[in-house]
Amino acid sequence: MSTIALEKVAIIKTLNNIAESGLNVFRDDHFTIDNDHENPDAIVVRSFNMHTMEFGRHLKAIARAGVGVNNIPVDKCTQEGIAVFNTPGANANAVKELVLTSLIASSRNLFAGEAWTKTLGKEGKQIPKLVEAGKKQFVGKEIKGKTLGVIGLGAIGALVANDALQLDMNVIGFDPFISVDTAWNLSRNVQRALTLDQLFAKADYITVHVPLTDDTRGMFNEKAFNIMKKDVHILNFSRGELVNETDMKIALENGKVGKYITDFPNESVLNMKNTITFPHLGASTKESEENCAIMAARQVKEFLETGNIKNSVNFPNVSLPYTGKQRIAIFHQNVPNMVGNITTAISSYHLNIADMINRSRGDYAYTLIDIDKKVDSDDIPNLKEKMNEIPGIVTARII
Ligand SMILES: NC(=O)c1ccc[n+]([C@@H]2O[C@H](COP(=O)([O-])OP(=O)(O)OC[C@H]3O[C@@H](n4cnc5c(N)ncnc54)[C@H](O)[C@@H]3O)[C@@H](O)[C@H]2O)c1
Ligand SMILES: O=C(O)[C@H](O)COP(=O)(O)O
Repeated sequence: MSTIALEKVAIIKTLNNIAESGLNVFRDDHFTIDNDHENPDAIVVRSFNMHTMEFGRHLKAIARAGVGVNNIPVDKCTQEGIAVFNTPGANANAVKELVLTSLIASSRNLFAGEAWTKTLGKEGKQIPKLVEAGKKQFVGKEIKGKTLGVIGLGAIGALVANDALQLDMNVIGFDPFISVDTAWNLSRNVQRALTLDQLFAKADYITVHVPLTDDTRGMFNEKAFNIMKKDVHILNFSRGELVNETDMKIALENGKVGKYITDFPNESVLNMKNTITFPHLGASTKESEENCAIMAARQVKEFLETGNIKNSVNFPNVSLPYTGKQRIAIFHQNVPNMVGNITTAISSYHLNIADMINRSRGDYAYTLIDIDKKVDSDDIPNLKEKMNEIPGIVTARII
């Protein structure tokens, strides 16, 4: 971690409850946490919907203490030169534990059984007799020997797949974009589905762990339900919009889907039969909230202090050891001659470049340039202005 001084105290704003251990990362002379500030340098957020928010002109970074960034207008951030971070894997164990709990509990009708038992409270000495007579309503199914389909084998999906094997399930996974790291962690006993339809056709239980994107929205629809086995259980701890709710309602009514277990209730879902709903509890453990908050805060701190980038969803990852002298961090379009134009501007101030790194991501690129001495403080505003005048530069910071 860096220990350098920022030019001025950076303002951090939070839009959701962020674990104290994460906020503590900012408790030094370089940062102030101010949740009422209109012009923060960085925002730390969980699920708050930022799509209609106006961003202040000082905003440089948004850190999602969690994984899904569908609540953040990432394209707009990129165009405005705002780095968006998330915390891959930091809440994966919490979600995995809830998925496996729900898989077993719903298969054994535990939630319905528990709710029914509570209705017997006034039956006095009759309760044991009523329990024995009533339990036949809640006969369940064992998961042993059944097939679990896991869609998305990232941080959560891979953990679920591996542990389901330990519960004696057959596991089939589908992920056309699986990362090398995850592939290494995945048990070789997870069968590979080459298409989503193969998985749909084979699974007795399906759990989905993909981000919400234009490609995944509504992936559970009439066509998919038609391929699935009758009485399939579907677990959705990813995002509600992955499911076409009109089609799900019909599939639940005609018994094609036996149960729909979801972390994303809304009016429509709460009025469907055979649903089990939770109030978005997947990442809500002390451990996960701390992991996410600390990781998000450290990434933002590092970015503001040194310009280095780790786990951004829109900027390239870049790391250059900070020398403690002067650094210029530039986010720009990924077009020819940008680096040439930038270095020409720097040399017009008779500054010598000690080190530099340039990385691109799609239409944009990020360049860090280290100067071999401190830039004269009178020159800094002019140098910054000169940088920002170069066509194609989105933002330039002198750190
Ligand atoms: N309920 C909760 O509280 C909670 C908590 C954490 C994450 N989530 C949700 O779960 C999602 C997954 O989280 P994660 O940590 O595993 O993310 P991750 O990025 O580690 O994994 C996502 C995986 O999905 C795969 N994928 C992308 N598009 C796909 C497609 N069309 N078909 C199949 N696979 C596809 C990717 O290749 C990747 O391996 C998040 O995006 C978020 O929406 C919910
Ligand atoms: O994408 C995520 O990380 C989860 O949905 C968790 O969301 P939360 O931080 O609002 O609990």
